[in-house]
Amino acid sequence: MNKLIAHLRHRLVVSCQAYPGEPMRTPDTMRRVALAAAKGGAAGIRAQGVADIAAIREAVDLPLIGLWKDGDDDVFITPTLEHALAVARAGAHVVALDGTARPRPDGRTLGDTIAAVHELTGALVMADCSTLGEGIAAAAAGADLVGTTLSGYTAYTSKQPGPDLDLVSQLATAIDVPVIAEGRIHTPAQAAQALRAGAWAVVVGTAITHPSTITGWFASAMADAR
Ligand SMILES: CC(=O)N[C@H](C=O)[C@@H](O)[C@H](O)[C@H](O)COP(=O)(O)O
Repeated sequence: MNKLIAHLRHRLVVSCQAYPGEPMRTPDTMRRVALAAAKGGAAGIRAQGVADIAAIREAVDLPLIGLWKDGDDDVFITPTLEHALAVARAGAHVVALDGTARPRPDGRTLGDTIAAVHELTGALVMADCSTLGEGIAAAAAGADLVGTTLSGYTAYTSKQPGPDLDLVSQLATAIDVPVIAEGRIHTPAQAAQALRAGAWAVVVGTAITHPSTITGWFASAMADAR
């Protein structure tokens, strides 16, 4: 088995992302957030955008899953091969990309894209999926990791308040490729449940690295109690 994948087994990956227009959206801030996550015991980092990826790769000695969110179309996570190559060149060990069956802006298939990333960069590929069928197809297309990242974020899946642990367990039973639980994991107990559901590793973003959202959780709970 690949050493990086073995390293991530049953461990926590922290997603360090800020969104357009937000106060923390600078590569130096995300670098510092990633360093803080590493100090807390993260086994890997997930980061968005070539500048953040490059800054984090230089500062943090952990496996780095990179992506590039671009566009308002359905397929926005590392939508084309060009995006994927840029993410790998910026220093990501793993390129996370849209793993659905929806048409990609460059007209390539998922399988072609994965093969080209492997051939041209040597990086691993994480396919961000939203359904069991997509995960099975992504594994067959050569993905090294399959994530539940997009469950609740495609037009044909519904967004539960918590993580989609049913999808984690269905995928873990159906495919040999390691399954990464990602999306709306907001508590340590949910992260542990994801492992029990069969996840190889767990990605947590918002609940660790997005202070505006976390502040909102507290503020609205207090508003309800007033
Ligand atoms: C759907 C989509 O665009 N997900 C993105 C993928 O990188 C990020 O916005 C999420 O923060 C990440 O998946 C981690 O999830 P959560 O922040 O819920 O722990």
